[in-house]
Amino acid sequence: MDVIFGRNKKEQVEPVRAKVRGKIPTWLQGILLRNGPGMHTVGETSYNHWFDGLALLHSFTIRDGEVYYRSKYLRSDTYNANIEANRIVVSEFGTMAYPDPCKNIFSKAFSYLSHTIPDFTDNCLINIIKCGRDFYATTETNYIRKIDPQTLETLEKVDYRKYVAINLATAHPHYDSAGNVLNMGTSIVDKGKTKYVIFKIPAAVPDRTKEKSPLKHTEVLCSIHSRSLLSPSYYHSFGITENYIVFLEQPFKLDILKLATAYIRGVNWASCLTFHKEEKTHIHVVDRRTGKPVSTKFYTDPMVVFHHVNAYEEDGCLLFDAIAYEDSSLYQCFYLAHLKNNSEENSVVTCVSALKRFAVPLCVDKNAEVGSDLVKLASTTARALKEKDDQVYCQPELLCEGLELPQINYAHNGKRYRYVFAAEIQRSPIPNKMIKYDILTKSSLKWEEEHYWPAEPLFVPTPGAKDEDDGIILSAIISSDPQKPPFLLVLDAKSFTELARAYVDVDMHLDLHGLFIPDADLDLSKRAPPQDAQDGASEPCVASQT
Ligand SMILES: CC1=C(/C=C/C(C)=C/C=C/C(C)=C/C=O)C(C)(C)CCC1
Ligand SMILES: [Fe+2]
Repeated sequence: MDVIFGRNKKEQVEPVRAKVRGKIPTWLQGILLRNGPGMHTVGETSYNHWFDGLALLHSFTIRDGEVYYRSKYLRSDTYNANIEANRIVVSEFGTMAYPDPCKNIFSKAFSYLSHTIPDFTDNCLINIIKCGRDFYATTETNYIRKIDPQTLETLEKVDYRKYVAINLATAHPHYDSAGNVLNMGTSIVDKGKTKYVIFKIPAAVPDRTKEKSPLKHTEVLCSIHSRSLLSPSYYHSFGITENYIVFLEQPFKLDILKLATAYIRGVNWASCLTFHKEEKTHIHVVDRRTGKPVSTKFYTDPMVVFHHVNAYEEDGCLLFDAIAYEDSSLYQCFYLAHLKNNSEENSVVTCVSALKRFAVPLCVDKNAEVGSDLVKLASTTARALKEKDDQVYCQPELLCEGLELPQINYAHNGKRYRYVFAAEIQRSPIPNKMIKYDILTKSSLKWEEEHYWPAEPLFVPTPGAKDEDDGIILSAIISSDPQKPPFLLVLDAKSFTELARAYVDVDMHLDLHGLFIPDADLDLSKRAPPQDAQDGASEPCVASQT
């Protein structure tokens, strides 16, 4: 695993032409732009957790059947400060950083103590989001970094707090049909309140306003009071349907007092997250039209969800699919020490991921009998049991185990859908297969190749597609065998069979999330890469693979 996780990856600043085998559909023109941790040590210091690594952006520019690869570290303030000091000087999720020992540690401690919430990192390593015609690298703090999607240059540092009162925000926003960004964040102990804030950043600004930045037109759709002032829920994503937003206030909580004193206690922020297995998961449903939460109190068993898959409305019910865990141990799995000594053979995942479907009745009959199941849908065995005092206990249907990094045909986001594309994690938390799961038939198609590790599969629809799975799947596949170069894999999404692969003999990292930018969304006046890009891959001896 070390080859995948522990080693720093070199950036490939100049585009290299990949060695394409097979045929890339001619309609596929654009840039697959992805983000993930690429540098795990600085000087003599090392990060503890995979989610701490310095953000390494990489892109596959796909044009006329050719693929050009490039990668570049995000030049965040964190990156610059670390490189300048040649040591880790900014704290991350799993690593608390201390100033140079000879400097007065207490002055720094005092600055930490002087406000409850530390000034967080801008090491935006998790995802890439599209805001209007701009692209940003994101993590889960209040900072996002604007980037040039073609050159991978780092541009402005943006602080959400200037536009909306939040201290944290997810790296997984949604987009509505007009391209507006819908995201969620947590406002911690602001004016004595801790709230979950759902906000919208418009795709386009009204043309007569002088304020050109969409961020300046951010508006709050809804705020939900946290059940606890000092330990709000941690969440990584949320769901939306045509008319609703679904938010899980799960008992995986961020202890703010621990967070505020972590620095002087010498612990990391991850240790301020605690799973309370004796507490419920509260399901909040907010009407997008009014910004008002529905009044019924829905809840389900304690669980930890990172990735929502999709949600939609059917016959007065809100159905949502999410990948749920029995506890928070997945985050423990990604400590680098744990990953390194977990060789390919004997690693065991303590927590199994379960794709579960929940059904939430949108209009609850107050006179319904206590104990009765309010879900009357033939399409799912999920239940919603009426309890006294206006509570409804939701019991999910288990669809499939072992999926993570789920993706769908986003044109079906918020609507009834059938296919989930995901990475499959079995014995180890590292994906070794890709899977297409058919919710209707409960069957799946898989892709795997020995010594190769797929990243999140991204679905790109065929122009003018009729069927939900008319399109292709893109995934950056890295290898744990130095003789086997990494490649961009292009699968036909219907048959889940390989159309092409583009080998790039570079030091590629396993990425987390990203997006595909069709040429139409790019300012091609700055067309990259130059046609004279150097060749980047000698095709491996494929005899053994044919
Ligand atoms: C720095 C920092 C955080 C970072 C969290 C991160 C980096 C989470 C990454 C999660 C991923 C990558 C999940 C993948 O499915 C917190 C805990 C929000 C709050 C304290 C400051
Ligand atoms: Fe994620």
